[in-house]
Amino acid sequence: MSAEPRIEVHPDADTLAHAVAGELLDRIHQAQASGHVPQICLTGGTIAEAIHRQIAVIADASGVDWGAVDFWWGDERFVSADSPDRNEGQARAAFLDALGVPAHRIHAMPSTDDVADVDAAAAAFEQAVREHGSGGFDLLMLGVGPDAHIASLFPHHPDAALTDHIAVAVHDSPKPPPERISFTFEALARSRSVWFLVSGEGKADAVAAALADPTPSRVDVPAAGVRGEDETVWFLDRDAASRL
Ligand SMILES: O=C1O[C@H](COP(=O)(O)O)[C@@H](O)[C@H](O)[C@H]1O
Repeated sequence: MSAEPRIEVHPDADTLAHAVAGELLDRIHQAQASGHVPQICLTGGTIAEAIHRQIAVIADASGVDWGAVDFWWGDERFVSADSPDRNEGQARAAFLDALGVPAHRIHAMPSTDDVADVDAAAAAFEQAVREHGSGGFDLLMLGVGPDAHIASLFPHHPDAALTDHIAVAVHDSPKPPPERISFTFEALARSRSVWFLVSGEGKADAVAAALADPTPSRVDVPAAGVRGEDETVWFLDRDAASRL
């Protein structure tokens, strides 16, 4: 079962970031109140960074227990741990470190400091997910590229086609850096809520393609290839929604 997309349009990127950050903290708080440790999958990218900064601003008033939420990423760039390209580093700098999220709650994908090559890194990460218990994500957030890629699953890229795996090593990524690790389509689809986060006119064609009827193939338009089990929401600013 997968939920039909719902579209929420905000006037601009700042308003979008504010709304998504508030809604995310509400969801985490609600899950914790019901005795559950929420599994939250973060994304990299420009609007994600704005959301992460906003989380730090409103965190104190949220009632969230930052020791009782697990954080993951949909993809990671296979570079050194201190590279500014790391999605993990971006989220740490924006909110995770300042809020004191304990190390055992941060499930970063390996860096080149941890594992020699990207294939071994993806395999090691997949094993780590299995050991944690892969019950899926409560909430998966996905940025979308101008080419409609999500995580590191790019249109017509052979590595995006991998099935029967949780994680895939991506070689020759069309967007630098060239080596990446990504959750597969199958693993991303094991999410109760999926939120797409998109801002800017440069993404308007990708948004329109992903939401076209009939739904395009995920090979052509990866952003059309994932829906939540309970909820699929496209959080857009007006520019990103301009070709719907
Ligand atoms: O490379 C990536 O790109 C996308 C979108 O990034 P943006 O800068 O165009 O907003 C991101 O969602 C993904 O996690 C990341 O690795």
